[in-house]
Amino acid sequence: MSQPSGFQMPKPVLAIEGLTVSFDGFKAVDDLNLYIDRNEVRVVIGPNGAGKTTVLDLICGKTKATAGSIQFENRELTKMREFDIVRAGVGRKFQNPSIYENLTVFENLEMSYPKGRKVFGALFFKRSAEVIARVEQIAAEIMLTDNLYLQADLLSHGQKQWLEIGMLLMQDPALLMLDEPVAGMSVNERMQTAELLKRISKGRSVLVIEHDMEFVKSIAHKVTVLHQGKVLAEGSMEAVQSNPKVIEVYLGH
Ligand SMILES: Nc1ncnc2c1ncn2[C@@H]1O[C@H](COP(=O)(O)OP(=O)(O)OP(=O)(O)O)[C@@H](O)[C@H]1O
Repeated sequence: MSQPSGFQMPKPVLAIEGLTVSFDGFKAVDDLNLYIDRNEVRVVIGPNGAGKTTVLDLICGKTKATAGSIQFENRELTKMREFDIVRAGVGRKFQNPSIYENLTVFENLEMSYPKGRKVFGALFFKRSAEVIARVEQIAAEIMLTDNLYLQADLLSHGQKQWLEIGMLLMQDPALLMLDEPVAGMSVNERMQTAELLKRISKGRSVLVIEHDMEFVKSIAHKVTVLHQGKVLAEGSMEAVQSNPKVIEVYLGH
């Protein structure tokens, strides 16, 4: 059915088209198309070596594409440097948290505020009401309000992961990418992380790589299955789980 005149589909926040990267002739990502909307939690799954991490590396500029385009809010990321991609609003969390263990939760968050204190700028830094309010707001979001003045090395593994998510949130990214965010977490922490990701997807896009199917089920609006650098299947968790091709290459193992 055609749309009424004047109706426009909302543009995806992230539009990846024909994305390809070759490492010595081996295509780790091969003519990939991927579209992610605002308010969406998308999970990318697939067997080891499918190209999942490489896709995140391409989006954040760590790896340069051989061909194709990555449009993020109308900007072409394949032509930008890593630092500028962060400034454009793309945040990425790696598997191991990179927090300052000897600083408090408050200081870690404060450090990540775009206009906040920098490691070597402490001497001239005046804590503004704006920074404090933002730190408190993010601490509540990541469930660390009661731990604000605790040194970060005393947090549990799960809390350290949340702190790093909070540090990314301080910069208010429009796209947040997370690589296996619940690895090593307790069941309880996994459930809380699922709620956290649902909360933070409001107003932004969240792209997650994950192997834990129970967790995927609890967060994904849509699942993309990668295999040999290409999209093997895409859709709801139910559709993907019952897809014979997906069972053959991934879920059946
Ligand atoms: N810099 C690189 N140089 C050469 N080959 C690479 C490079 N980065 C990735 N690859 C290869 O590309 C393929 C895809 O790797 P990638 O890490 O993206 O897979 P993945 O789906 O994230 O796997 P896993 O689930 O094991 O993390 C693998 O065969 C990997 O060896």
